[in-house]
Amino acid sequence: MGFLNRFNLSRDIGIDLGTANTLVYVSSKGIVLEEPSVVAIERKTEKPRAFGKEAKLLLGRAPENIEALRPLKDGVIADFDATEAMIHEFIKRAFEGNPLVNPRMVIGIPSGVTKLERRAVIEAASNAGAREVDLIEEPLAAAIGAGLPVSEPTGNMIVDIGGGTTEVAVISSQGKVISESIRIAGDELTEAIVNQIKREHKLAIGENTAEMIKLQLGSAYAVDKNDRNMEVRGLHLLSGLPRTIEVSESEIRDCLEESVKSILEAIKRTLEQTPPDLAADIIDRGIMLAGGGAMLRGLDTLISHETGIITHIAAEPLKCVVLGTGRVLEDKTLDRVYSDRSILI
Ligand SMILES: Nc1ncnc2c1ncn2[C@@H]1O[C@H](COP(=O)(O)OP(=O)(O)OP(=O)(O)O)[C@@H](O)[C@H]1O
Repeated sequence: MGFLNRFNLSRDIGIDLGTANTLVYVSSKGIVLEEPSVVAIERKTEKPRAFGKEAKLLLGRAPENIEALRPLKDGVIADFDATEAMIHEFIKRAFEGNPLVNPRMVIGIPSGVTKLERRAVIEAASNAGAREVDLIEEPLAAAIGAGLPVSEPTGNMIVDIGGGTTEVAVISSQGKVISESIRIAGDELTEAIVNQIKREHKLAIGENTAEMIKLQLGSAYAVDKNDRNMEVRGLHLLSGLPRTIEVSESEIRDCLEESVKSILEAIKRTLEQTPPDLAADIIDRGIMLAGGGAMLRGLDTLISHETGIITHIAAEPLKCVVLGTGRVLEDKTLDRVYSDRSILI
C-alpha cells in the first residue's frame, strides 16, 4: 500500500459510463456527479467547449461553430477522443478542490462493448490518472446496485433499460448465467416520437423536445382511462413556420409499441433459455427493472402481464449501475464480478 493510500488521500471511484448519462461515485462519499454523456466541440479547433448538462442544452441548438455530440452511441464508443475528454473532465469535477491521487476505478460498461473498446475505456481512465481500472458489465453492476443478492447461488433477473442498450441478464453466484443485449432502449423510444410527430403532424422537433414528451406523456400500457394531452412546439414542415400542436398519451403509446415489444421479446427469449431451477427462483423473486427506461409508465405492469412474473422497479433506476460500482469498491467479497482488471502503476 502506497504512502498516499495509507493516509487516505487517494479515494477510489466508481463510474457508470452510460450512453445517456455518466455518474461518478467516490468511496466513502457516495454519488458526487450525475451528468448527461454529452460533449460540445468547437468545430475549427476540435477542442471540447462544454460537457454534461451545459452541452446537452446545445443538442439541436448549437451555433454553427459548435457541435454537440454524444460520444457513446448504441452502447459503444462512437468518438474515442470525446469520450476520453469527458471522462477526464468528470473525474476532475468529482474531485473538485480535492486533488486526485491515482485512484482505483471501477467502470460499468455495456456488455456489448468489444475488446478494442474495453481497451479504449481503460486507456481513457489511465490517461485520467487511474492506477487500476476494473471493468464490470452494466447488468451485473445494476443488479448489485438494485440490491439483488448476486452472490447467492439463486437466479436473479435484471433488465437494465438505458439510453442505447437494453440488457437482460440472469445472474447467480456473482456471474451472468445467461444474457442478451439489444440496441433498443431509451434513444429508440425518443426517435420513435420524433418520427411520429413528423409523420402525423408534419412537425419537426428536436431530440430534447421528444425526450420531454416521452418523460411527461410516454407509457407502455394504459395505466388509467384518462388519455392525457400535452402541447408540443416545433417547426411546421409545410409552412416552414413555428407551430404548436397537441399530442395524446395514446398516440405516443402507439408509436412506442414496436420498441417496447422488442424489449419484451428479449426478456421472453432470456426466460426461455434460463435453466429450470433458476427460472423457479425468478418466479419467486420477480424481475427487477433498472435504468432510466424502467420509469416508462406502465412498463412494469406490461411485463408482469406478458410474462406472468411479478416485476419490480429498482428504488433509484438511474443510479443502479453507479451504486453497484460503489458497492464493488467497498465490498471485497464481490471479487468475481469483473470482466477485465488492469493494474496500471
Ligand atoms: N421517466 C422516464 N420515462 C421514460 N424514460 C426515461 C425516464 N427517465 C429517463 N428516461 C430515459 O432513460 C434513458 C437514460 O437511462 P440511463 O441513464 O439508465 O442510460 P445509460 O446508462 O446512460 O445508457 P446505457 O445503459 O445504454 O449505456 C434515456 O433514454 C432517458 O430518456
